[in-house]
Amino acid sequence: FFFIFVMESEADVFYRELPKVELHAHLNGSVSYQTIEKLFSRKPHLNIEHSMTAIGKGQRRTLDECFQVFKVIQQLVNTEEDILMVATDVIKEFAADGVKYLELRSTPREEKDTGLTKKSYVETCLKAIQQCKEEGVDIDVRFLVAIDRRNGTEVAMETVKLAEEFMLSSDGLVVGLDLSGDPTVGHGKDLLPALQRAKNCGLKLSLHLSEVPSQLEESNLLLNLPPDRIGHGTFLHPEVGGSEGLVDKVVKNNIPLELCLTSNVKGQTVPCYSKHHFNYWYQKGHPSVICTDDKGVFSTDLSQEYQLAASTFGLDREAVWKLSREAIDCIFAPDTVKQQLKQKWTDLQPQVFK
Ligand SMILES: CNc1ncnc2c1ncn2[C@@H]1O[C@H](COP(=O)(O)O)[C@@H](O)[C@H]1O
Ligand SMILES: [Zn+2]
Repeated sequence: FFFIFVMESEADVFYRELPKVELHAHLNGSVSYQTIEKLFSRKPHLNIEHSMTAIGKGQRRTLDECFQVFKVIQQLVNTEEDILMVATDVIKEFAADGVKYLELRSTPREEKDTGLTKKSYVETCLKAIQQCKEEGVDIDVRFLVAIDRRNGTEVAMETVKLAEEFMLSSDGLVVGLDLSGDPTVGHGKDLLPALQRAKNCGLKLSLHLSEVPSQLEESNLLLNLPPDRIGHGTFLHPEVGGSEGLVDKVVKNNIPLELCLTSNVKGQTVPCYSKHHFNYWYQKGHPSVICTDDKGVFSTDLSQEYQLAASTFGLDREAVWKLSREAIDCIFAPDTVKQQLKQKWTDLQPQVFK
């Protein structure tokens, strides 16, 4: 093994200045090299190295190995203080990368040793959002409560109840629910009652769907809800073992896809950038939003992901602009926020195309 620790390259100025919307970012997967350093110094006894918390340039892991990485990071982030720092840093890093609207998602955890509860976990994430707002960081941040599918039916239902409480009490910060976790563990059918309840109470649903092959039955069940957005959807279309039926459901319900190029290439569910399913959906004119998934773990940022999409699929600057602007229609915050963001894009356009 050899490892490169910092981000290997930086996107061109156009992509960095491009105003962007980030809709698929897992908090603990988004922790930067610099923040990991600070966590190390807080917990020297843990004996963890950078090579265990990020996947550098040219490296790949199996998806299974990626999930080991999350376990290591979660060991490093186990107090309210850690969560506050991590969330604050992640928000500021997205803002510095030109992200104007961010939906951050995270799985509430309890840690008996440190007194962390699922409720205080979410409260601390919201506190970070609030503090950044008070400091005037130029980014609108919302939160999705995540269900880790490996924890099963009961935990899923508890998580929905928690999300519901926060949706009602957080002044619009908690807008929805995410379903994520190792896609090879558990079955979506066991989570349907929880997801249905979430939908009925007004939480928006973003579900990881067909991230790995051979999940036609599960994807079909989950698409019947239907979700408000889809994470990855890598194996939905017929060319990769999905089906026309699944594609039809996605198209008829106009469900946007959150597409994460580097995540899929480094996690080896997609063989190379040029074979990424972005092309399939983009060619169809279907709403497709470029996202990072786990910018820390996969050593990337949203500017780089836009640049990669552009260079791989031959998008000119106008097409890239349209892509970032159309992402606004896919956010979970209300229409008034969409209008504000569109105005922001209009105001920034001359500067970006100077
Ligand atoms: C690579 N593709 C992926 N597929 C599925 N779930 C993923 C994921 N990347 C991240 N997560 C989910 O996000 C958690 C880490 O952030 P939080 O502790 O929630 O903030 C992981 O444990 C996993 O449940
Ligand atoms: Zn994800």
